[in-house]
Amino acid sequence: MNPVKVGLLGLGTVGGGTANVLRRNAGEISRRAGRGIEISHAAARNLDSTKADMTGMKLTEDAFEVVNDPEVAIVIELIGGYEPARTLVLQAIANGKHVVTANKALIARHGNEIFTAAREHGVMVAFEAAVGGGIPIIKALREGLAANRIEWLAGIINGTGNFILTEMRDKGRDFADVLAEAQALGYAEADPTFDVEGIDAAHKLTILASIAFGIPLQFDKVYTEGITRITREDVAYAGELGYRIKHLGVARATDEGIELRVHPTLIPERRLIANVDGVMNAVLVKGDAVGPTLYYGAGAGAEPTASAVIADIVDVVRTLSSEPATRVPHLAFQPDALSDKPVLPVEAIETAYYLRLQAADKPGVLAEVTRIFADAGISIEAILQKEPPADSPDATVIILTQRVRERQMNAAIARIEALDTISGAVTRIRLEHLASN
Ligand SMILES: NC(=O)c1ccc[n+]([C@@H]2O[C@H](COP(=O)([O-])OP(=O)(O)OC[C@H]3O[C@@H](n4cnc5c(N)ncnc54)[C@H](O)[C@@H]3O)[C@@H](O)[C@H]2O)c1
Ligand SMILES: N[C@@H](CCO)C(=O)O
Ligand code: NA
Repeated sequence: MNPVKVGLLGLGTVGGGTANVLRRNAGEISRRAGRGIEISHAAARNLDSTKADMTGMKLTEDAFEVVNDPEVAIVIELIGGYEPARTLVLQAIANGKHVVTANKALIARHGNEIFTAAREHGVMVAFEAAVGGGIPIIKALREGLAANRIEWLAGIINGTGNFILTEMRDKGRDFADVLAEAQALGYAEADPTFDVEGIDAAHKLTILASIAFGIPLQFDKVYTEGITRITREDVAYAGELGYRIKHLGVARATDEGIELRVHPTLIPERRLIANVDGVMNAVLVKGDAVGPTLYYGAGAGAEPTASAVIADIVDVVRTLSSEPATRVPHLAFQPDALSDKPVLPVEAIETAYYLRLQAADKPGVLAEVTRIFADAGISIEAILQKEPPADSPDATVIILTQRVRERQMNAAIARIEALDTISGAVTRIRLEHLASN
């Protein structure tokens, strides 16, 4: 049989990695797919500066030429961003082509529209590389866990952010320095604020939550907090108490709705996921039947991401002749069976907390603070008090609480901040035990 002709949009980190791995492992890949796979047409800006091996490809700087090429059966979108990626993908679908993309921003924001168009035209849109890089997390969640009611999932799903937090903790390096290195390694988004402000993780969480709970993609409802305000002090205090600070995406189904949140989080250091370092990602998924499962691997980088892109190409090639209605649905659940369970506002989430406050070094101050918690029905798990340094009248007090509604915690913090004996704002970092129940 003739090889399947593939059109590649973007020859950067992931596009270059995809071209290289497809060429290097052509034999193994075609033995799996049942056919050869050939990148026949590729588009990129500034072709002269592209480092990928482009031998045998027709090249253009106009991505629409690839999308409109009648020979191309599958379009691989590796440009990134919302536009022109959205228009290109919709045009490819309208032309009857299948699409593989690594673009989580595109799927999180425009996936509902894209999947509807794909169904109308009987084509597949595959996006394994969009979440967790090379980890086959979409496949695992969508197919491997199909028997389960998913209770919650929690993931380290941004490689750049995890690389920064790890280097800051282990080597005491500066934030800006480590970010520059992550950019040089090709991990970071075109706009790196997407990585450090949690937007990239929120895109990925949106996708995971839809597949886990069978809800429409709702990126604008994700509560999102980045890592830019994490201090070395908090990392050290968390360590003294037996915790690591990780940037987590958390999705949890409760009786009232779905929690969708991205924020720095203390995790007990004995948990496997607390020890996922550098550019590695991990997603912990709790199903009611299977219990907790953990998926781990490189979350970014040229070849790990290419691994997922090519797995999607192989999947598409294998099902080219299948009936569209018998394929695995894009978001795991049949499109007419999605749930309208609401995404909860952040005030309604429930979590434990790490709090750091600056308290006057006088008798009775801690009693005032603990009284406020008692009044609010908030249980304290641990207290750590640090003597004031020579140049400060204030002692640092760290408090770990048990789980409580965010709304109740906001009210308690407001009362604490109003005390004369407390200076400045209370620092709050959420804490998850991620125990198996
Ligand atoms: N880098 C990673 O580790 C990684 C991992 C997972 C997913 N992703 C996603 O993969 C996608 C690509 O990321 P990347 O890191 O390879 O980006 P990159 O910046 O390295 O490459 C982008 C490529 O797209 C080309 N391009 C940009 N605009 C274009 C246009 N209008 N027409 C034609 N070509 C155009 C550029 O010339 C370049 O070749 C993004 O959606 C990103 O979020 C990246
Ligand atoms: N910028 C992303 C790329 C992988 O999606 C990250 O650092 O995780
Ligand atoms: Na993946």
